[in-house]
Amino acid sequence: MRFPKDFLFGAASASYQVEGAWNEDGKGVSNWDLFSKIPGKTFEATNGDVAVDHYHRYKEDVKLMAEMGLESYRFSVSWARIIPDGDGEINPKGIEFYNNLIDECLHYGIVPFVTLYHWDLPQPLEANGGWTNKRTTDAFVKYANVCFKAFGDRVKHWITFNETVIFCGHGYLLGAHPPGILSDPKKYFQATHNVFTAHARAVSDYKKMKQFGEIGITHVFNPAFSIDNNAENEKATYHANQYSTAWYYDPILLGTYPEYVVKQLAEKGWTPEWTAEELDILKVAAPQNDFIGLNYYQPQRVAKNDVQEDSTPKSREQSTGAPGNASFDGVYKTVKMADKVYTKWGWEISAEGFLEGLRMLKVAYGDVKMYITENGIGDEDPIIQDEIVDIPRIKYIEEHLKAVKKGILEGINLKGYYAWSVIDLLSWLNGYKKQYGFIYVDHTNNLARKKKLSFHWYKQMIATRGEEL
Ligand SMILES: C[C@@]1(C(=O)O)OC[C@H]2O[C@@H](O)[C@H](O)[C@@H](O)[C@H]2O1
Repeated sequence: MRFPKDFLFGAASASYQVEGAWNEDGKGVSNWDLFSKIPGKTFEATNGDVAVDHYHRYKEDVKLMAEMGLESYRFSVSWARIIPDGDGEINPKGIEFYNNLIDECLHYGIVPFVTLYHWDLPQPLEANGGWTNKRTTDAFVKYANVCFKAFGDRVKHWITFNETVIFCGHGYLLGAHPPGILSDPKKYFQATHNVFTAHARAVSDYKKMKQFGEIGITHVFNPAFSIDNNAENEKATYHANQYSTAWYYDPILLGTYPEYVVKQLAEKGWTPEWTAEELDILKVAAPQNDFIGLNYYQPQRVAKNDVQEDSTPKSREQSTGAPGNASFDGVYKTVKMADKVYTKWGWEISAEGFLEGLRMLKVAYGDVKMYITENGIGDEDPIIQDEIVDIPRIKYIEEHLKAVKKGILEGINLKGYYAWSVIDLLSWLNGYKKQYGFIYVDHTNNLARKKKLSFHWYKQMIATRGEEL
């Protein structure tokens, strides 16, 4: 079977991780421009000042995407390029850059799929409480409207936020992302609520504009499975799915928060400051969402956390997504299992877990349209006789696309797949060592681009619409 003709084969990037030009053409300072320069926060003190210079080389990069036959390019807009101080004047040079990038994609018939927020917040807003401050919510809605008006004649696919659980969790619980706060659940839950209301207001504003595109949000998708059928571990797994999936997907798709979590937040004094008007906005916007974006890399294998150890990470490494940590509330822990397969960075490889999780989402949220907005393997790609022979990436994507195909055959409403990432780029906490791209970037040779083995494989796969999978 070939993938349906309206299924989009794409690949993704994010502004801070690819663009560079951190202080050019009127761009404001973002939280990551500062945070990445705090000693110890990033791998080998890497940062996005230059990244892979997509800002200056986007024409070359989009040409390579076209050569690959890429049908859609998911990229994010740097808020601080559009409104340098976050909620003040518009920067025309910022508008110009993204107009050029969008036009370059359309020149080759590549569908632009635009993320408004992929973690880089204008620093003045971060300095003023970031996502715990409702001023940021208002500022985001203004910024989103600026983008809809500037690009909405050509951009018909919008994602408001990328992985809220990561920038809020790492920002307010693990201290591994800006603003670097450790173990503050009250702030963490407040920040997530302010993001969800920002999303809901932007969705409603977008619909009122009648630009007749589609809008949604992208969440991490890492379904929790118990390590065995022990009742305590099953209970811990339910808890994990409530806090890492239901808390994120319910307010967006159902318009209400999961009762299980709301009750516990009240008991612990972590309930966000929310108003009836805000809760109503979530309800009104829920049916207006056109899709949900899923970033899947791995499931989580869960057991009851038997030791009330301090779950705050001692180092950066403990915030890079590998199993083996206790949850922030100490209730459960993720476990590495002997019979599973892991990447060099300790992430489980499980296409089975992916399909099992998709089935769970269909049961919980019905026929909602889904895009896989990120999926890929972070690896140190072998170079053999000057060729980048990234066979593990081919194998990983092949297995996961097979799972997507099976999901479609079972009636799961999957409409696109975006590999992470189109090109090797900066990994927030892993520098340039952890490669994800189809295109290699040579940091020893002026960031020269080179097609990997997977570039040719993905090209062939798209051309045949996955018939051989
Ligand atoms: C932590 C890490 C990684 O570097 O491995 O996970 C996979 C991927 O997720 C994306 O949302 C991030 O923007 C991107 O940088 C990657 O980040």
